Amino acid sequence: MGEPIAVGVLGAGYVGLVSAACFAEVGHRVVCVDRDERKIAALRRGEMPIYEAGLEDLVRRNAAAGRLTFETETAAAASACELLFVAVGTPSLDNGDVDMSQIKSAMEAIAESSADDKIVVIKSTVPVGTGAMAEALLRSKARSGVRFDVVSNPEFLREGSAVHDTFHMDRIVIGAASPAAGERLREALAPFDAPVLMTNRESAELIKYASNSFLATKISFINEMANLCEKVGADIGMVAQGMGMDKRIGPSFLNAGIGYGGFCLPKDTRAQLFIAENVDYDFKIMRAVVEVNQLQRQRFVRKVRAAFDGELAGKTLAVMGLSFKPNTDDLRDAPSLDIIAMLRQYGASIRAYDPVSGPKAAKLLPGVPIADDPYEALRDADAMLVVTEWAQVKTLDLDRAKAALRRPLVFDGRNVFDAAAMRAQGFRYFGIGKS
Ligand SMILES: NC(=O)c1ccc[n+]([C@@H]2O[C@H](COP(=O)([O-])OP(=O)(O)OC[C@H]3O[C@@H](n4cnc5c(N)ncnc54)[C@H](O)[C@@H]3O)[C@@H](O)[C@H]2O)c1
Ligand SMILES: O=c1ccn([C@@H]2O[C@H](COP(=O)(O)OP(=O)(O)O[C@H]3O[C@H](CO)[C@@H](O)[C@H](O)[C@H]3O)[C@@H](O)[C@H]2O)c(=O)[nH]1
Repeated sequence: MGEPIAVGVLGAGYVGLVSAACFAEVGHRVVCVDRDERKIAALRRGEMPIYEAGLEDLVRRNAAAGRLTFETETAAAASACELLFVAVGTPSLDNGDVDMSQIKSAMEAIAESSADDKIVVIKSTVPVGTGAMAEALLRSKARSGVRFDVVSNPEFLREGSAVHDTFHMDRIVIGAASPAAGERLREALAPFDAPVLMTNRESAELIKYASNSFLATKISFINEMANLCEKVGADIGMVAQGMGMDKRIGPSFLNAGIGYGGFCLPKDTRAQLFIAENVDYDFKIMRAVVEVNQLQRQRFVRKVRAAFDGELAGKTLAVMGLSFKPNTDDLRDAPSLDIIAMLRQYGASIRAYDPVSGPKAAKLLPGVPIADDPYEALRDADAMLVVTEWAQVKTLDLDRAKAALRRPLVFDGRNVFDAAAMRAQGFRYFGIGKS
């Protein structure tokens, strides 16, 4: 381990909080700031605002050791820290552009409260040019004699395995205009022992969008292949397996289903399109990727309707899993929300099950009973719809599930069950990309 460094982290969300806890774990002295006072008060009590495996233990242990503190004012980090990581949100605006207001307010607070030189590291996902823009803003507002360098260090962690991902990064990307600032960041991240790519700020910023756009492309591609499989008598599981055995293709991110959701892939693909449009480039593949993803949710609903001869009024459907993927409570752009809204529009009553996101989901889904016992959600339902592949759903006792349901009808949006086995067990079963 190198020497401990004083680092500030602005934003205590999925990225900021996980990064702050992991920086403290490798020995740095960390001040984590969020403008949300309730979040900070909860963190000071040792309560996690998000569900992420291993996080609570890491936060409590490092807070108790005095290496991790929580503050509401940027000044607390600016006065104590040499490196300031910015991990605030960059949500989508209605037109697909990136809402930069949190980034701007973070930069203004840094400029106002810094009395000595700072390296400002942008971890948030931001459009190309943001690093240069932020540096110009900081320098224009700096107190006299204070120098700011802005470095891009995009984050690649996945929700649900964020702590694990941080300690097992595939790569660290550092985009710096100042070599000295880039080197200092490399030293701070050395304990994570990952390959480092040093580049310019613009390339680093684009690497993040390019990576998420490519992952989204893989998903939309395999979903279109699945749709084709259904028409020609092929099985997408076998097709994906056969493709993935080619090392040039690889097996990951070839799970067909109801499309991608979450805080990142949907907004980053939309932003990628917006970035291209701004420079008059027609990014045809990305347009198709985004469209296919939306259609995939609609196709699933169409499949359910067709099985009921188009008549969902008076039917009760049990939706298994609400978060956008397993092992997280995050419901941002979760396919479940869209799918439930469409099914309700067609007159269906919905019951749902999710092992962790129930309390958050209840606020977004008024009128939908949410059970924390899967069999309770299935009781007397006309069909089971698998929307998120939680382990608790994959390992359901199928005899019990069948007994609970009014009809043994299953729509498996994540292909968690084996079609032949389900049929042998007496279910009428519909997967994705199965003939
Ligand atoms: N969630 C992920 O898996 C993930 C992974 C990689 C990159 N990213 C990117 O990282 C960024 C953060 O994502 P997130 O999911 O952690 O967001 P989030 O919404 O969970 O957290 C952002 C936090 O920043 C706080 N905040 C906003 N303005 C602030 C300010 N001026 N000072 C201090 N705190 C402030 C908010 O209160 C919020 O708690 C986004 O750009 C996102 O695209 C996210
Ligand atoms: O084969 C697959 C893989 C994923 N998904 C779906 O794609 C979405 C996103 O999944 P995943 O990428 O695992 O989750 P995120 O936590 O959103 O992580 C992505 O977005 C982050 C934020 O930018 C990046 O840091 C990560 O590298 C990138 O994987 C989820 O709805 C999944 O169900 C599929 O449908 N099929």
